[in-house]
Amino acid sequence: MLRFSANISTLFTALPVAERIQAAARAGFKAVEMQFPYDLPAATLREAAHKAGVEFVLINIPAGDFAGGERGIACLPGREAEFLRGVRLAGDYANTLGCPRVNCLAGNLPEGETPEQCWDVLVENLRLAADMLTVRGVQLLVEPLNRADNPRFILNGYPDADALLTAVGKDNLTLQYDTYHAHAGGEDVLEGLTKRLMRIGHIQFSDYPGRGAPGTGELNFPRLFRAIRNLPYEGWTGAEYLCPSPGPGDFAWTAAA
Ligand SMILES: O=C(O)C(=O)CO
Repeated sequence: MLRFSANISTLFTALPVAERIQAAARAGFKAVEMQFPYDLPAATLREAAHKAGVEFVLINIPAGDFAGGERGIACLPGREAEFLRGVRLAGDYANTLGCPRVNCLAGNLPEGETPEQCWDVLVENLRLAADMLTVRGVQLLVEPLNRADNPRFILNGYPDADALLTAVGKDNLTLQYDTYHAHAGGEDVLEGLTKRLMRIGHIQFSDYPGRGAPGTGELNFPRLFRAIRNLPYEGWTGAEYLCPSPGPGDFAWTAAA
């Protein structure tokens, strides 16, 4: 099934958040996602989504000092209590918003720590997070970022993410499949998505290179969208590309879907 959501952390960002939700609805989206909703009360966001007639389908767990370069704290020794506080906060927001899933950014390997130790911290943190979110009816996701953009991120490519899901061993932990990161990591996007489909909880897309709209790079989105439409996938497909002020013609790619 092919259902598009608008990531309002990358789309409509010239607007205040509540207006981004309205703008996404006017552009025809029935769902929105947001990387870090925590600057606004969850009730405010819920009211804005209800007024616009859209639903929240994905948010991230707090990821440390994101502006300062951190890409999650789930793998960081000594930050476990902070991580679990973030899981509780994300669970609270997800429940208030009626959002069915949250994504966890795994973190960058710190200088002076061994990958093995960070991996063990990540596995244990995700086991705890999966259990905490299961009782709330919220699905947990994880995604690798690509090495070129994020050279120290602990998950390099979807094979690492596959291994992580196996190590964590929780049915509530699924993959966030991002076309940009997958292609940047050298994966055939359609092949990678198809073979992992049963473990994918959410799809995000942007073109490569540049993380722009479909058609600005080298990915074949009409082929990809046709495939997602025909695959047994019940999730959402999130537009996570950089476009602060979309104009009327900027969503023409939905017609190619
Ligand atoms: O950087 C990305 O691709 C993300 O999805 C972060 O939320």
